[in-house]
Amino acid sequence: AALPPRDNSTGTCRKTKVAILGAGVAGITAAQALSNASVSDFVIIDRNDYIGGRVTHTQFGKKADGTPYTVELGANWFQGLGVTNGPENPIWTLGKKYGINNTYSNYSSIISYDEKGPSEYLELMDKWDEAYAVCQAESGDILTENLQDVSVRTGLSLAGWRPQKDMHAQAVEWWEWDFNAAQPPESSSLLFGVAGENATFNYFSDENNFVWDQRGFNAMINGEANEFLKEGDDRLMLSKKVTTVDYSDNSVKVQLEDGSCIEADHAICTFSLGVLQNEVVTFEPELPQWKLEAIQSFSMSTYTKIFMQFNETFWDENTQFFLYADPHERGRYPVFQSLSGPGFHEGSNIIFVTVTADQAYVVENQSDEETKAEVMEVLRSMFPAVEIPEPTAFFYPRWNHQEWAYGSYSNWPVGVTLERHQNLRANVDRLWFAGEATAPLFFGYLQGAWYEGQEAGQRVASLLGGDIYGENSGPMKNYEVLHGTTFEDEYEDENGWDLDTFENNNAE
Ligand SMILES: Cc1cc2nc3c(=O)[nH]c(=O)nc-3n(C[C@H](O)[C@H](O)[C@H](O)COP(=O)(O)OP(=O)(O)OC[C@H]3O[C@@H](n4cnc5c(N)ncnc54)[C@H](O)[C@@H]3O)c2cc1C
Repeated sequence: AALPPRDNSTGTCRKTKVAILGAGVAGITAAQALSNASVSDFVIIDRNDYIGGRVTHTQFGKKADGTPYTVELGANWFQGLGVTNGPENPIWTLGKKYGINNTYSNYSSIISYDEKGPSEYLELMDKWDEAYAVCQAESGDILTENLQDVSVRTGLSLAGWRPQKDMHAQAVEWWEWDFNAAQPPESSSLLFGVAGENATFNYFSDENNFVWDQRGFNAMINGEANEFLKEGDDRLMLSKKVTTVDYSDNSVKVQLEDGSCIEADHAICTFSLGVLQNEVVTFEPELPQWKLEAIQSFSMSTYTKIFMQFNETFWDENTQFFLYADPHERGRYPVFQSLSGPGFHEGSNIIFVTVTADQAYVVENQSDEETKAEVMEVLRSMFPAVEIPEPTAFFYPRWNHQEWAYGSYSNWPVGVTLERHQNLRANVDRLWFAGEATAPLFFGYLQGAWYEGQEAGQRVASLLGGDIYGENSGPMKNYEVLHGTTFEDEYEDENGWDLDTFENNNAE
């Protein structure tokens, strides 16, 4: 049972060595790393009433026996599994350990459509593949030769991929890039966007396995937590919202909304980038400029799955994906994914469509009825020969409205450097940061949260005198000042800089 709230005004907070803020993947791996280093005096605090954070599910629709299906609202795939006798994605290792039900996502199992019905344009994928291979080489050159970063859009254009007003090519591009990054190529760094894809899909493997486990994907995170938490363990504090984090170089005080507080030697904050950007939690003193700049430099994408159940499967039940090219708007209800076929919720008549970025913001601000009407119109144009009934169940989450997440996962914008990213990771005194967004190689993925939580836990454990972990010991590096590449004397005529922008001729 949770300890009774303490009266903060008398200065009596619950004392612990490490306060872990957030019970998502990063929070749980941080706690596990502490436990493994024999540091058992910690608490894990989360405002939600479950373990898993952005690994979360809901009950949806009905089976023949009237009971609902479990569908994942957040993370849904094991992305990049591993190679025999080579590195394995730790998330995949956990999936196998807990027997999480999943099925290989066959990205070749796809039919293309436009507003007039089925339309054959998948051959454009070969052209995309050629251009993307050029981007991969270019990303490698930027990294190894220390060249200036460009956007994925720039890289693709230089490689000859210019979809412009060809809406079929736009649909293919969305499928190939936005479906994963949840942001368009112009918002993504070529260097880090491509390197990140390589880290997951080349270093591990290019497989994506889709989870349809009825216990929920987070069963494995619960399983891991139960390895070091006892039943009813009072170190797990769920349904507790952190409002203020008061940090210094010798302790951290965490204030909770219910008036209670926790005093710790260290705190590990695993809140999402969206939470940090929107200042839901107050840090005292204010975080230093290098940290604030890092937080506001990265972007939080939104990835929204809109679930529908029908009383029949009117689409091809052996196909996994249905790509739709809207005639006017790129990314408008672009990919429908069937859960009714073999290997998924077979015979469920469930299909869902994913929207990201701007289109996700639009649907998240619409009523269910408005969105349902739009999706139905699209489906009816894709399947003109079918009399499509109204769905019997309809649901979607609103990630960008969730105060505990403010979006789905992070993306690396063009021109933001590795040093800036390190500033996102680095601790400020005894306040540590970990999570999906702090992962330089695996940002956006579960494995990113896993590695970062573990590293923060190990570093804190090393400072507390726990079993020491090689290089993951002690404080993290940070960069107080990040310089640009242009010196003041280069702002001159030869570079077309022929007026003084500090001069104000318009002043009163
Ligand atoms: C729609 C969607 C689809 C995705 N698809 C995939 C996928 O297929 N494969 C993949 O690998 N990854 C996917 N991801 C990414 C993956 O879910 C994340 O990388 C990972 O779950 C992040 O874990 P985390 O521990 O860093 O953060 P979180 O899971 O966000 O954990 C942080 C915790 O902090 C808590 N918190 C926030 N504010 C407060 C507060 N004030 N007080 C107390 N607690 C607070 C939150 O409740 C949360 O539980 C997806 C994410 C989303 C949203």
